[in-house]
Amino acid sequence: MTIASAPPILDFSAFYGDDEAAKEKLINEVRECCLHNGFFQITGHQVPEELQQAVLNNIKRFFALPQEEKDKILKDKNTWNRGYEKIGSQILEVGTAPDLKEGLYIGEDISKDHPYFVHKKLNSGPNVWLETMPGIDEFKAVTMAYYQAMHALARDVLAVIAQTLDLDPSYFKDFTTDAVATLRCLHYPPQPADSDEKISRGIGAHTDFGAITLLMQDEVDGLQVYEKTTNEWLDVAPTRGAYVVNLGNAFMRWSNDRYISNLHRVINKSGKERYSIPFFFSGNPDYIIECLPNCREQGQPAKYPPITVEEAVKSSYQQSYAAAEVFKKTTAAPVAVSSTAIVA
Ligand SMILES: O=C(O)CCC(=O)C(=O)O
Ligand SMILES: [Fe+2]
Repeated sequence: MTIASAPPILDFSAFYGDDEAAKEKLINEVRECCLHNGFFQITGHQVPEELQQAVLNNIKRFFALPQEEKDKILKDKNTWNRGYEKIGSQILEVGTAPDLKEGLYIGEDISKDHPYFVHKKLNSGPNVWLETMPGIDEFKAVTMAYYQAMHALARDVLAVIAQTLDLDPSYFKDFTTDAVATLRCLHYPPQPADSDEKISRGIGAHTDFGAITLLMQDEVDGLQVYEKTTNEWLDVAPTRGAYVVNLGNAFMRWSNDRYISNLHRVINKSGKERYSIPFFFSGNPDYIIECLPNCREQGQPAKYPPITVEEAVKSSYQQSYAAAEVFKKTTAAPVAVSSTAIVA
């Protein structure tokens, strides 16, 4: 595995088998990636390819609807991160134009009498569906089946990450119980051929906020990961069926900055429509994260005080929001900014 290369593709099937040497190899590879830039890719997981394709087909149908239909479920009509976000709603990189992407946010369907909703826990509330969309029942069934499959995969990936720190595979059990997570379905139209590459972004350079992200890309490239050793942006070419896995800011803090939450961005220069579906796993909002075992030398203090998952993720939101505010005050944005909600 060379260092300055796009995230390696690891065969995750070893996790489900009983070949101890293969398991050990997987754990070692994942550890190396977590230490380097917190990015790797996996094949050999247990998410059925038919389910992956079904969810992609369904979100393509959604994004193909007329703008005024999609606008009926705008995300800024609620405070719990559900619904549709128009093109140009986010700026994730200071000094760039608003992101050329539209999104649909789906999560656990939390009723209004659930304690998470009553206590306004992180991103918790009912899903917002476009009930008039043709085939909406299939759309709901497929996206929610996929959402649950992503929770299961997140738990499995965390079991491997636990072992990279010489912890029991079940170490993250309480953290993953009653966890909050968001499925963000994304569509990036092709960037205009004459767009200024210095400021035009599908999604500006950012790090993710939660614990881990599991990203499925369709067939069109555009995702790039920053490589600090060579100061380059490396393309992450889509591999059919694979997941790009990356650690978020909350995990980096939890690991005392031993494991990395790394910059990445999307620029869609392919001339084609690009679709991707990241799943952001935050964890149980009340779980307290404090320096994980084996993440500091003996006698070395923890860099950060204990904090809940909810506080950790919200502090990333606030920093990102502040960055977007600075941009809007100092630049005449070429695309109207309709929402200031920042979610990554
Ligand atoms: O679309 C992609 O490939 C990346 C999306 C991403 O980084 C994000 O939504 O945080
Ligand atoms: Fe991201």
